[in-house]
Amino acid sequence: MQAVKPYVVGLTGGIGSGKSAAADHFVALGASLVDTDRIAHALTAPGGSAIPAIRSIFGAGMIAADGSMDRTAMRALVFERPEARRELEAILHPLIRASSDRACLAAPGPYVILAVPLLIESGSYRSRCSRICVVDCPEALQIKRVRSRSGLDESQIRAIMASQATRAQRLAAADDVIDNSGPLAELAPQVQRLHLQYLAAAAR
Ligand SMILES: CC(C)(COP(=O)(O)OP(=O)(O)OC[C@H]1O[C@@H](n2cnc3c(N)ncnc32)[C@H](O)[C@@H]1O)[C@@H](O)C(=O)NCCC(=O)NCCS
Ligand SMILES: Nc1ncnc2c1ncn2[C@@H]1O[C@H](COP(=O)(O)OP(=O)(O)OP(=O)(O)O)[C@@H](O)[C@H]1O
Repeated sequence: MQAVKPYVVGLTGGIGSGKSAAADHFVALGASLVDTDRIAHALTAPGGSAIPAIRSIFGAGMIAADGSMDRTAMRALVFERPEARRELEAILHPLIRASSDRACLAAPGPYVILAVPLLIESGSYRSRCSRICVVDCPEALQIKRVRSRSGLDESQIRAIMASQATRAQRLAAADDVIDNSGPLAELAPQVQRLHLQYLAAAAR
């Protein structure tokens, strides 16, 4: 028997825009979450299925003592050298897509939030989504929030942002926008309103 195609909402936004914070609210309301950042982390954890290819392409120097990908070294490499980023993406993206497709089909909730940082950049995710929801805030706030979360400096954060779609490109592709330029408390009512809209659309 063929699985019923789920109603999938692609949730995206630039680094530090608040995707995880928004996704947490959707999950609290009963949506299923498929998070491609989490899938990417699992693929590159000790014993992860991307590790042999990463070792073969990038060398043992990119593998940490516990057998995981050395994230700090890889981050420094790929956001400095676009061709290295494309090599890493060529290993990871097909695996992430296959895993996220399976997870969407198996998701138990009334609809699926598919959180993908690179949704606008990658045509293949856009075509899988019934709707695109963008979490938006000014770039200066993205930098401030990532700095206080991770300790990355401003130039590192800017290098990551430069490899992503611009704020204007994301907003142009959005069906729905969550404005995360205010305090965290302002996320919940926006998510609640969209949740009702997605429940109704999924039931049609
Ligand atoms: C470069 C890596 C090692 C940095 O690891 P780190 O722990 O610092 O970041 P993490 O994986 O938690 O991602 C944090 C954020 O970085 C940004 N980011 C990650 N990968 C990319 C990329 N290829 N291009 C642009 N931005 C990216 C996203 O905003 C993401 O939400 C890691 O992000 C990675 O393996 N990236 C390749 C896989 C990928 O493209 N993931 C995005 C999910 S589809
Ligand atoms: N409205 C807000 N006010 C203050 N801090 C916030 C707000 N929204 C998110 N944050 C904080 O900013 C940081 C980034 O938010 P979050 O992790 O949700 O973003 P993200 O888009 O998932 O990031 P990434 O792209 O790195 O995965 C977190 O520490 C989060 O707690």
